Amino acid sequence: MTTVPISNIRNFSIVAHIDHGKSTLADRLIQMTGGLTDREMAGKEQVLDSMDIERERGITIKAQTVRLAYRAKDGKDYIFNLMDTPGHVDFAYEVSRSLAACEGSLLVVDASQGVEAQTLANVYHALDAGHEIVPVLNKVDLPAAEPEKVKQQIEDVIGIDASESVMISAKTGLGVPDVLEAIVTRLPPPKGDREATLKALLVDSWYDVYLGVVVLIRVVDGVMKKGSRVRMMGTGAAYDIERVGFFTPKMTQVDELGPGEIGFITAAIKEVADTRVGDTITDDKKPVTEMLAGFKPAIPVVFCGLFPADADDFETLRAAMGKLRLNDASFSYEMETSAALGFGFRCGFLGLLHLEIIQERLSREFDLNLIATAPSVIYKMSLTDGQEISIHNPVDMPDVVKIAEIQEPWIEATILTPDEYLGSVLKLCQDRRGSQKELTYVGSRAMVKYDLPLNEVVFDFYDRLKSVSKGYASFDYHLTDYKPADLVKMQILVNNEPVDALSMLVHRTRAEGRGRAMVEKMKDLIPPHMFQIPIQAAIGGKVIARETVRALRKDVTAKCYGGDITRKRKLLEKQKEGKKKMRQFGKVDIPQEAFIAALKVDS
Ligand SMILES: Nc1nc2c(ncn2[C@@H]2O[C@H](COP(=O)(O)OP(=O)(O)OP(=O)(O)O)[C@@H](O)[C@H]2O)c(=O)[nH]1
Repeated sequence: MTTVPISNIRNFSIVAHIDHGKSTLADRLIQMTGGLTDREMAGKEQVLDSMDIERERGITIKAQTVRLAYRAKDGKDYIFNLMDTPGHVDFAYEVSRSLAACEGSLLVVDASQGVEAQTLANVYHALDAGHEIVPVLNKVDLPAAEPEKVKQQIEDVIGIDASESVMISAKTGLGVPDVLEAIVTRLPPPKGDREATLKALLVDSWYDVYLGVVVLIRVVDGVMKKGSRVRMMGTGAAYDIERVGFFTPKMTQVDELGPGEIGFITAAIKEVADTRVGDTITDDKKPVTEMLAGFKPAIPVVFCGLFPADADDFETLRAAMGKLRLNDASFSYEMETSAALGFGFRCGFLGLLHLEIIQERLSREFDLNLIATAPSVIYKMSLTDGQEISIHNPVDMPDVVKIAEIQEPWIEATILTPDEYLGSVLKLCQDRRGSQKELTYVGSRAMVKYDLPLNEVVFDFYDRLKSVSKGYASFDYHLTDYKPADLVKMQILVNNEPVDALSMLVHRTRAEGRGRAMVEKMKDLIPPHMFQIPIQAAIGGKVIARETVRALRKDVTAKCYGGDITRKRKLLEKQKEGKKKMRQFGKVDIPQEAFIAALKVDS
């Protein structure tokens, strides 16, 4: 690949709401600049989404970068570095990280859908990063496309000039050449000094089975050379650079990367955890004095316990978690024991989607059957003895008499919905203790801002929102602050024994409803035993809801009249099989589904 002067480099991201066509456009750009042959593209839907789950769910998780070579209409050769960014709210920190390495963004908006919650969130991130923005209206091939209306929306809501939006169909390829030209003519080149000391931004890092830890960098000043010795300023560690290169998306090695360039390096770095995203990489012998502005670290906000359904799988689970963590530093876990569920892990996630993805990968890639406990957020507690503590596991909650005050995290949510579902959306927010801040209109869609307790959102808010709006509402949120809350610890007692895995902190006013729903669900799912089993929801010593599983003697062989012994044995075997999926708790067997179902109730 040719080298070009810095004025012919363009570094950009594509920002969009989920499903507006970011990955499809990225693939088109790769294809049209010859990054991959048609044969390589075929059968490879969405080259940038590298993980299976990303592909299946159609969402981009890990930011990836490709270098494209483009000869523009002015006859000059350009290098494009395209950074793909995740579209989901849980991964907002990865978006801002990628944006810091670029000078411009293509803002992709589905011309049949218009501006959505994450269109706004992401474009604001891009504006914050000082980006030049080129609006691109996608899916103009659809009969429902209304590009003129959407242009107006972009101007009204985002406040940027949309008169020269590029109209495209990423699917058919229509208009995509205009996007390539717009990148050249409307986005600025990077700035940097080749003669200065090396200064590079550590954008991302991941583990590769063949290469070990791969570090994605953006060179700001100086030159990153193969064989040189560099220092990571944040961690203080020094390394000899083994490989330098970029992805086209195929890996291509070069001797050096100059200012303005984006690419990867490898060195004898053992673990992803040894690298700090946002760190400044410099010359080990003559380091620069000032570090680059880093990024906000990704902090887990949602926690839950994950336990193997079969206790024998604990070691497999431990190994699997270690593997996932190699490539996902934002996922954290520590060992936990539960009286009901045995050995497992308490895990931290960036959000609910992140939780679902990890859970799914564990079951799919590692063939693990898991039980997840109720998701929880981080609560701050002031104790009567003056101590301040943070807890994210209801099991750790101190005795109520020792607690002076509990505070819970709040978010500001932005929801866009077609008018006809507005009533249901407002009701949902209101039911979740929300307080409305703003209600405006974006074209024919209503945009509401709500303050909501995160605790109410982690349960099933997103699912509910999708269901009350038939999938049309979009949602984005960010954490705002902590506020005092009247929270209580609710326990579920089975046969008079508390089941720790089902404990949760709930708002006092919502405890009874949730408790009732949980015991009702459990009653239907716990099979009758030879004795009667009370199932209760309780706060402290006070029972707030109760159901009873009737006693029954379940003799599966009764029908066999003592005749055929092999048949009898078969039935007993079958019953034993069924038992394996149960958790013995005291004298009671609780089936796995009961745990899952109990936590899924919506009150
Ligand atoms: N009709 C039509 N469909 C398109 C067009 N571009 C993309 N799509 C379809 O829209 C869906 C979403 O496209 P993606 O490229 O996966 O969307 P994305 O924005 O990358 O989504 P995330 O990776 O989840 O952020 C896919 O089914 C595409 O085939 C287009 O121009 N016209």
